[in-house]
Amino acid sequence: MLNKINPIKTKSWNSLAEHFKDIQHIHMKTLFAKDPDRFKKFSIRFNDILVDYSKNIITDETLRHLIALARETGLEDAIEKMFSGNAINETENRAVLHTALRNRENTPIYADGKNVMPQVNAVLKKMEAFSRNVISGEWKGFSGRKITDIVNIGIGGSDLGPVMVTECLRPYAKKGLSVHFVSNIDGTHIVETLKTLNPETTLFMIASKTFTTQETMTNAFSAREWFLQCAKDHAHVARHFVAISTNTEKVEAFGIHRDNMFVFWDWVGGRYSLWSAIGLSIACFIGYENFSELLHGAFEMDNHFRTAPFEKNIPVILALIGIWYNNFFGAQTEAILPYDQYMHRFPAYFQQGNMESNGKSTDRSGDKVNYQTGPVIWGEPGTNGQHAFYQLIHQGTKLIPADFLAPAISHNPLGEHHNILLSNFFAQTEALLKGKTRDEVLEELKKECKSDNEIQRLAPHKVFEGNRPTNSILFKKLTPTVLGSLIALYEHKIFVQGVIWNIFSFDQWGVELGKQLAKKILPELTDNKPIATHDSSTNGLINAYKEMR
Ligand SMILES: O=P(O)(O)OC[C@H]1O[C@H](O)[C@@H](O)[C@@H](O)[C@@H]1O
Repeated sequence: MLNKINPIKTKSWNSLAEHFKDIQHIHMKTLFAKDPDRFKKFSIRFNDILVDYSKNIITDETLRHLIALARETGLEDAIEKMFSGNAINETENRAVLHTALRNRENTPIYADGKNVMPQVNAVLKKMEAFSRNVISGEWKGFSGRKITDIVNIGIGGSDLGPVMVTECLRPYAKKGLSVHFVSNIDGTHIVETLKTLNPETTLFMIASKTFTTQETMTNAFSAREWFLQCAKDHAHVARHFVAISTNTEKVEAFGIHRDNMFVFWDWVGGRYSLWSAIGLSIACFIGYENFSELLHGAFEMDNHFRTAPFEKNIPVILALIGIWYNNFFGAQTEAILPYDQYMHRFPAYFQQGNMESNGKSTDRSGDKVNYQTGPVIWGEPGTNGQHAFYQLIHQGTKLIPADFLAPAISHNPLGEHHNILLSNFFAQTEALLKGKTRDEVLEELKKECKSDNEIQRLAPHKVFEGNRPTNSILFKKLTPTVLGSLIALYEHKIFVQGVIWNIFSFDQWGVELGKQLAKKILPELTDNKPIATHDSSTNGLINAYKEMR
């Protein structure tokens, strides 16, 4: 069990509130001018990753208070409890052991008194053999042809991880095999995906922890129908459908044989499951060796998180800085801005990772919180974002702390492209830090030979306050290992924040109500009779829908 400390009642929260009064009007430029060692002091190197957090509105004192807050709210204890299989997901009475899935040292880890590692290893072995057979062509479709296309059908945590990782690691793709992802219940998603595919060479992976999710099951049935229109014989389903789930009964009821089922366990949260059998599409796409490297990268970050002192602990530091802006500066959102086209789904992945984990307003004692919890997460790859929403980050009225991520080496070194990309990466955080003063603007306008009137009129619009916080995460190359470490870094950041905010980060009751109501509404849509059972807006909309269709 985790403790139930209200963070705002701690001594360190008080100290932070006092300290905030002093620091809120200090410009980061002053902090940099005062301390030539600021970058050295506020950056951490971890393997091939450099995390620079010096461009934040923080001082040594800020970090001291924040680290004290982590200690006072029992972070050390919580970390140990998570890694050692304590049932810290208390509302579902489950351990939280995604770290066991990548425990490459294979030390025993116990959940409910049972070492989970033998089952973890057995599933990994099965994934290894299966992915090898699919890639080599040994696994054949019903007509004897090699599989050319994998369609992963899943949603939320059973979709976003594999989508994000397969996109990030496209340079490692094995020849002759494509992956596709169908998640949306909108028929368009599956219809458009299947349009170009051949049932004889297509393998479906039905990925669902519960195997009851409406979207996934509906898509799975439609996929089976599409397949059988060509294959005719039900016996052929076995060569073209595998399941990834914790629910053996439901998988068998769907008609997938146990042999074609890859299991995982209730101690793996959906949004933390790409390391489990849910990663099967990843293993088939990039090969098991690369999948194993991904696990290794995460394992190394796990060790860092578990053992590094808080002062030099990357997930802890980034989490604390996030809390500083969220709870003291009143920032509502955080942007994740990867300067790497392959990472284009990385922000979307952590939208679920973060917002489903920490979008809670009830604390661990069951009381309503009286402070802010999880931020809104959003982002797009640079430089596209620069030409879309950066205007607001630079000159808007909102404070938007942003993480900038970039590789030093591109998988596609093409002319000057990468230097141009990285010049933008460096320039943006510099601009957000420095801004542009009125004097600098006046100087510039004078050089442009503008009239005095014109200069006075334009100057206020061209001033940038700067002092906008950023973290820069520069890594050598987007390899499976580096990606594994980066994902684990953000996972642990979310965990640290949840611990400090005194909330349960591993349940997701908030997604239930909409599902329940949709189930009630569905039968009401089958005929054309007007409905009067809801509020007037919902009735009005349903009735208009019935009229329009
Ligand atoms: O894997 P499943 O069981 O199909 O769930 C898919 C998704 O459903 C809900 O939206 C939530 O519970 C998510 O956390 C989960 O990832």
